[in-house]
Amino acid sequence: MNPVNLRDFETVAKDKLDPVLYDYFAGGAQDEITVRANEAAFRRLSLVPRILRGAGPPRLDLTLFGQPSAMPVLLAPTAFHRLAWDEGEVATARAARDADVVMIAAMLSTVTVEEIAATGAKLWFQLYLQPDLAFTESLVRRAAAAGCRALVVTADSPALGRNERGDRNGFHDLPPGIVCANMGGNGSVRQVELSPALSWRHLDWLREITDLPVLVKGVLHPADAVLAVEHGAAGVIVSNHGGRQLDTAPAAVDRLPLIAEAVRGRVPVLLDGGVRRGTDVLKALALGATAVAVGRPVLWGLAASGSEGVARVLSLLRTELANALTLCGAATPAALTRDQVTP
Ligand SMILES: Cc1cc2nc3c(=O)[nH]c(=O)nc-3n(C[C@H](O)[C@H](O)[C@H](O)COP(=O)(O)O)c2cc1C
Ligand SMILES: CCCCCCC(=O)C(=O)O
Repeated sequence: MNPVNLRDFETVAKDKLDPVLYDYFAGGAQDEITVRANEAAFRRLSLVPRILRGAGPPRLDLTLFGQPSAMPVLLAPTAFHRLAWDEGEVATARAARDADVVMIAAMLSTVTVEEIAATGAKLWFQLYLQPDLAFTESLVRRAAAAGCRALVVTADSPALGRNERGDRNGFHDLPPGIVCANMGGNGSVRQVELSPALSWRHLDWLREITDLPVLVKGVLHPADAVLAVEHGAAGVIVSNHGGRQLDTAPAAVDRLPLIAEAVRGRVPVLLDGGVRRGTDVLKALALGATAVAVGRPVLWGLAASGSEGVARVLSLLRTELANALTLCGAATPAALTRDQVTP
């Protein structure tokens, strides 16, 4: 099949991947209600075009924390890329570099952050704050030294969501030869600690030990968005972890207007979860997001054909986004208005 959209890439990837690994990537928590809700919520929203505005050709570029990006789309942090393609995150990063977009490198990458950075891609670094703060600090220093320009603290994971596909498949560990390359020791996933003891105090600590902008990922409640800003977050990412943590959590895009309103423009609001079309990107931008991030589609591109597949996923999304923007009568995402999205 010649994939012509992001959903086609899932079909291609599903054919290629070991079904256990496909389940790991595609799956979510428990009944996967939130996984489905993320995409369904975008489908329920309509875009209202404006006409005869003489908008001219679309411009998608923006600057985020001093980093120019060709479009308001980032690669969401996803773990374990070597499960999809032997070169792992290095292949993903090459495509991000060539598309001139930011890749949020996952702490649980299967090649080191230094190897990812050596591709020349624009990187941010995602952190699961480890209760061993000395270790966390060493990771932050490594990410900064490698050239990561922001930190993304995943705050929706005080424990791991209950993934029943993984339980059914008995998939609870990485296969031999694939490791959490940043973790030191034997690189086993079992040494990663998700801790319910983490609190805003840890965010304060993180801000003291680094000058990098810190974004909080996994915000669904407006009060938490306000707390994040009060604790010095440079941005918030509205996200339910692609439906992999708390099942029945609301769709990310449904929470976006509330959160954008609470943040009141003080910091950028990003969103991930269910973005599969250029029109989805536009809807999120019109509802107050500065940019969106995509998770699974990047993995499908990677599994389909490595760097080339990820490049194609990003290019399709860019083409769709430019087309949708023009059809909405806007030259830039900023020219879209809130009333152009309706339930
Ligand atoms: C296979 C997989 C692994 C993920 N690993 C991480 C991770 O290590 N850290 C993290 O913050 N989020 C992780 N996520 C969540 C993504 O960052 C993102 O929130 C989610 O994939 C967005 O939804 P989408 O897949 O519908 O685009 C992962 C998601 C998937 C599908
Ligand atoms: C105990 C470590 C689990 C990491 C899971 C990575 C992730 O965020 C995801 O699969 O989702």
